[in-house]
Amino acid sequence: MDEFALIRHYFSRLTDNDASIVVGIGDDCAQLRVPPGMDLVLSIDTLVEGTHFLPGTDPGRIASRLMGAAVSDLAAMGAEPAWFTLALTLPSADEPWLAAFAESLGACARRFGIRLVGGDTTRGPLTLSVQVQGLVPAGRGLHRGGAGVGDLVCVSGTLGDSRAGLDIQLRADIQPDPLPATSQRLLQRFFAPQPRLSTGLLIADYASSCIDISDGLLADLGHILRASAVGARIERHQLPLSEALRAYTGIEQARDWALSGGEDFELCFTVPAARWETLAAQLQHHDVPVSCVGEILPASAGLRLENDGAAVQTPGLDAGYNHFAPAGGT
Ligand SMILES: Nc1ncnc2c1ncn2[C@@H]1O[C@H](COP(=O)(O)OP(=O)(O)O)[C@@H](O)[C@H]1O
Ligand SMILES: Cc1ncc(C[n+]2csc(CCOP(=O)(O)OP(=O)(O)O)c2C)c(N)n1
Ligand SMILES: [Mg+2]
Repeated sequence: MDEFALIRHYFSRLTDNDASIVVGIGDDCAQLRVPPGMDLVLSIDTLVEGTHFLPGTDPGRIASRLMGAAVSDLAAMGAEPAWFTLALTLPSADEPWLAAFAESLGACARRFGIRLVGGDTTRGPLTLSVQVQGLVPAGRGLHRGGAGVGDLVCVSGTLGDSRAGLDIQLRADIQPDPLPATSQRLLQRFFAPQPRLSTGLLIADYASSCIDISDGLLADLGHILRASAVGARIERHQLPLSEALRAYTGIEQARDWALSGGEDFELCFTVPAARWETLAAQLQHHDVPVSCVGEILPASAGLRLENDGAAVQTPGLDAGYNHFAPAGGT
């Protein structure tokens, strides 16, 4: 199957026609209509075999990990998903692989309400990029730079599960067979991140800053602190942990993974204390749990990790996953 037949067969048909798509797949560019009164937000994410997933990973799982992570950046901006483009670098045109990948990609796209409008296909080591585009009311959106002293630090969902899902894969040879349901859930958390789109929209009128957690809570909160020129304290005991994570590993390891495991694709956001009560009332009817895990402090405090109010560590703003860390990534 040649390059253009591949695009036509697996990808052109994933997209449905929509009035906002003036020109979709098949021309030099996609041409898209941004509604009046809205701003376009966009972001790109790449997955590389060996860096983001192990060789031999199921193609459907690669697609859900790719889409979940990419759309999560839209959630973190309080944006509504609109369109995406897909860049594929494939070692070969493996049809069963492509069929499974495209089916899962299409299912995620429908679930997240985002339409494929173009891409690029090349031969080479397995690498996949998704560029997402979304809409926010003009001049609005959630940013990293607005946290103020006294704001609460909140997170959606539970943290650390995805790191456990990676651990299960890295130690595949010592896992019980069949894998317990709790471990299956942790693998799902790694392979099928759920972008917190509805949470992002709900908090958009309340939060002073927001980021999605890809490199780990400490690392990503560090980006908020730097952009906002503030510090923070995080309460280790308050970290939201799933039953599945606690069943898989000890509580202290679970907390370490919640702090710096990464790839949670949950939202970390700050809320001015005066707005919290109103937001908390709204969150009671929301289907994603939200936990308060700390407080914004003056910049001089740095990032403090506490256990029941006692400082246990000042991890620094650079803790977490880094592709070019001196030791080759933590
Ligand atoms: N090669 C690059 N060229 C320009 N901007 C980049 C590049 N790589 C990353 N960025 C920008 O740097 C910021 C941080 O990137 P990253 O940590 O990857 O964000 P995220 O965790 O949201 O994917 C983002 O605004 C991103 O757009
Ligand atoms: C085989 C394998 N080893 C290690 C990891 C862990 N890991 C890889 S990248 C990453 C951080 C998130 O990826 P990145 O490309 O930095 O996402 P972004 O911050 O751009 O959203 C983590 C924790 C993994 N997912 N798979
Ligand atoms: Mg990135």
